[in-house]
Amino acid sequence: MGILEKIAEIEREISRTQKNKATEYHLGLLKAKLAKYRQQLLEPTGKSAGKGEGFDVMKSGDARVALIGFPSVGKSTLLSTLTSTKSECAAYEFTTLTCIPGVIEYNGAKIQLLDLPGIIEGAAQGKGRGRQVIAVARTADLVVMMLDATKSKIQKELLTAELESVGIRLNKRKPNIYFKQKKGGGISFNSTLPLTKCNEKMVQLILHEWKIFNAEVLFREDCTSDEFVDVILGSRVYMPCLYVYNKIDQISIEEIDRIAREPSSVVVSCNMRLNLDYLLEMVWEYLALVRVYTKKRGAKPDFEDGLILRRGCTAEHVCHVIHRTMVDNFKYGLVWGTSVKYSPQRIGLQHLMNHDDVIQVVKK
Ligand SMILES: Nc1nc2c(ncn2[C@@H]2O[C@H](COP(=O)(O)OP(=O)(O)OP(=O)(O)O)[C@@H](O)[C@H]2O)c(=O)[nH]1
Ligand SMILES: [K+]
Ligand SMILES: [Mg+2]
Repeated sequence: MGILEKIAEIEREISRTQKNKATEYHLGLLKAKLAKYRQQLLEPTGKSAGKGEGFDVMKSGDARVALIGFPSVGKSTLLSTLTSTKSECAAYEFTTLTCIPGVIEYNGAKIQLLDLPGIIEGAAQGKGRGRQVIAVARTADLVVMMLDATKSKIQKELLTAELESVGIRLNKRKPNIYFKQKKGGGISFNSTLPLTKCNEKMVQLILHEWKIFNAEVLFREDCTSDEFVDVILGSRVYMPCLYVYNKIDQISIEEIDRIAREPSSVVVSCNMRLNLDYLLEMVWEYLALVRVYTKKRGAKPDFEDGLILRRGCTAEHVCHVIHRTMVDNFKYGLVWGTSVKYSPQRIGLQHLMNHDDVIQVVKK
């Protein structure tokens, strides 16, 4: 039996099995098996590794955003509106057949926006160009899932399931579980808090499924067995995602209002250019980018050329971007902006920088 049939069979069995206390272990194991086969499907070994069938688009700029959605939701219209690149838009499905990069300039940053072919249910199993699209999504810093506001809610769930099945986790944190394979000693299982969704027996069963008989497992969070499987596999990608509902020119104000209140959602109309400024603000926010200006002693800050960094960056990170010897020569910094109480304030290398701060480095 091929992997695809095995997957289909397990999926059938899962849907046949009632969810209750008695079937808990059986279901957990089935899902672990499913994850194992899907993993094999994603990482074919040997010659069948499908070389050169991906979309080879060079990464460029400060961050990469991938546009994922069903056909004809308006992905290409968005790219053509926000960037100077034109990607063909049309009323028929699968207008876009390859990966088309454009550049958004925002807050002095260059954000690469990738227009991609529409994906359909079963994409992860290789339907349409699904596998290639998903491969590109894995390389992005942010997924913009574009949805048609006039269509049913189920599109979002279907797409999320497609991405989940290939190991992409949207707007989720990595499970806080310590896992280490050992040479001997059996399986040692511990948790730092009472567990309500998973237990030692489940963990044992799952590990046996992977033929792991010696390991240390420590749950630091009340995780599910699915999350534990994610940790064993290790190849999961945790990515921020914005749900962008397009074509709001076609629905009622009440509907728009309802959708706009959903978490991580933005409502737009690409054709009518509605709410695109807010979309850019949210993209910036979700990419967690920060712009920092530098200033030389006695001179005005260089507002023409900000440095683009990630949220949580320190003065040390800024120094690294300016010059590789800067950190060694760093005596202290002077910072103007929202990260300090007084402007300017003397700061050290570990100082956390905020968006639009100005920094002057005083050398030894
Ligand atoms: N009413 C309305 N139609 C829109 C809007 N944005 C795009 N469209 C229309 O939707 C259709 C599909 O747009 P595309 O940009 O080609 O969609 P796509 O997602 O790139 O489609 P594929 O490349 O085929 O996957 C076109 O007829 C657009 O004119 C919008 O804001 N409102
Ligand atoms: K289209
Ligand atoms: Mg398109």
